[in-house]
Amino acid sequence: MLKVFVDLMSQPCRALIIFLTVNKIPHTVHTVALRKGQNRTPEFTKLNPMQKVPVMEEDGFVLTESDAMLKYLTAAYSVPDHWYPRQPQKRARVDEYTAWHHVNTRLHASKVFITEVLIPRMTGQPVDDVKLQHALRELDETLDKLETMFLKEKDFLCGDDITLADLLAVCELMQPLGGGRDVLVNRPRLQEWKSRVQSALGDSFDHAHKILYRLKDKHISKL
Ligand SMILES: N[C@@H](CCC(=O)N[C@@H](CS)C(=O)NCC(=O)O)C(=O)O
Repeated sequence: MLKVFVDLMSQPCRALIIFLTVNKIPHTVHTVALRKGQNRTPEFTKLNPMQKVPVMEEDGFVLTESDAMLKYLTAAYSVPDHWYPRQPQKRARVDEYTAWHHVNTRLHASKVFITEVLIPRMTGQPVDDVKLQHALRELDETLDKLETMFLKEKDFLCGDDITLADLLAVCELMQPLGGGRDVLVNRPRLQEWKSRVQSALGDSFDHAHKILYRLKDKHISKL
């Protein structure tokens, strides 16, 4: 049986859980609470010396990168081709995005969340506005590129149907919502894209984001 080790506050963990749910792939969920340091226990460190989630394990085969896990699952299980098309050029488009994703969408949306939510919570200090404005500018450049280089006039980032690229991207762009910030507020084309992604994912989307919605409500009630 496939086992996944996740914390749903983590963007790539949500992408993995949504993918498994939508594609009805049997799995067991093992929660690793990052806020309690459960990723630094000796047992977990043995599984993933990088002490990060998600981790996937199947019959002794361990994988530690969400991108690799999602691609593995499309090969190991029978899932619709649109997620990671076999046609070489279509597949290369998804690979093009996923290679770019980690140092652009993920890096910049995470920085906004870390600056606005995590650091103030951990240190008790107010938000550093200079750092936040800088992070928002960097994210804005990434959103420009998402629109002009990937989405263009299409329905999804890599074509006419949802792929792993859309799934990874949407989970990252949701993260700043934990601090009450909708990063797509002035981006109608990306908002429409997000709605299409959300309807393609069905209930699994809101289900995986429940913990983030709770954090957002807590954040807003403190203002
Ligand atoms: N590139 C990895 C990123 C994994 C990652 O950075 N996970 C974060 C949560 S989103 C984590 O476990 N952080 C714990 C830590 O660094 O202590 C992936 O996509 O799977």
